Amino acid sequence: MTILDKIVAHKKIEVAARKEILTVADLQSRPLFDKEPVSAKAWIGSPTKSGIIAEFKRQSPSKGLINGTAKVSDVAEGYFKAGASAMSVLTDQEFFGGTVDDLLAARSVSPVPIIRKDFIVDEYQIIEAKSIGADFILLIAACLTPKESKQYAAVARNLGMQVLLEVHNEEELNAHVDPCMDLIGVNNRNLKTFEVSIETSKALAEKIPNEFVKVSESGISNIENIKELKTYGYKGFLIGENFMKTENPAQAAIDFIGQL
Ligand SMILES: O=P(O)(O)OC[C@@H](O)[C@@H](O)c1c[nH]c2ccccc12
Repeated sequence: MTILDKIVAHKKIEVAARKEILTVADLQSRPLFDKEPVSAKAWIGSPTKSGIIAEFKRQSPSKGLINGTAKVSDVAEGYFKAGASAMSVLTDQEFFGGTVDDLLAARSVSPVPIIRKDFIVDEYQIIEAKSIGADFILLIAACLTPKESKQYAAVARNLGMQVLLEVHNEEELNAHVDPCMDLIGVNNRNLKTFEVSIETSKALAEKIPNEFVKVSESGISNIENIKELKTYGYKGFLIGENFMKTENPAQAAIDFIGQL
């Protein structure tokens, strides 16, 4: 059993329990459910913006504890002021130490498009994402069937949210890509082995159809990475650890984006 299998198995149990506590109707009656989502595609694809998707991540299965003290609202405000094009908030508690309240806290201080970063295995989580003010969602090809990815993308689109499809190889890309998706993210980290290589993004770039905004995810730690990835057509750059491992993630983002 890979870590990804474990996460997905745990997630299904967790979602079943959440549904018992909070019905879909409860989610739909939350005030943020009616908020008009901001276009991630527009913010991340804009030539006048940084393209940086700055992530709030306390811990991860591959790195253990990354930052146990940073306050999400301070970081979210700082990422916005730093000029991030979007923010990613991990909402998985068991493996990443995040919560839906983290996303709510980020939402209350930041106008940038926010992605709910979680392992979506049920439509309920998409409605929940809308109810906490997320603008776009992550669908991970490695933990879904192509049918599920397409179905979930349609659910998100019907709610006005955009979709970032995460792939790690050409097979996943070809099987899962769908017109209801908006951005394609290439994860440089293999979620099964945790190996990280920017080469993954370079190799897959030309396979991604041009109507999608291309995003490179994970293991980005310097400006040279970004400059190089831009030459391959990448517009979005998802950065977590490089900011979160510092004592002041917001300042790290300001320093980094300032050099672009
Ligand atoms: O911390 P990094 O190496 O900058 O990576 C960020 C982001 O890409 C990573 O957190 C991530 C990419 N896809 C995911 C799926 C689930 C959880 C986390 C992720």
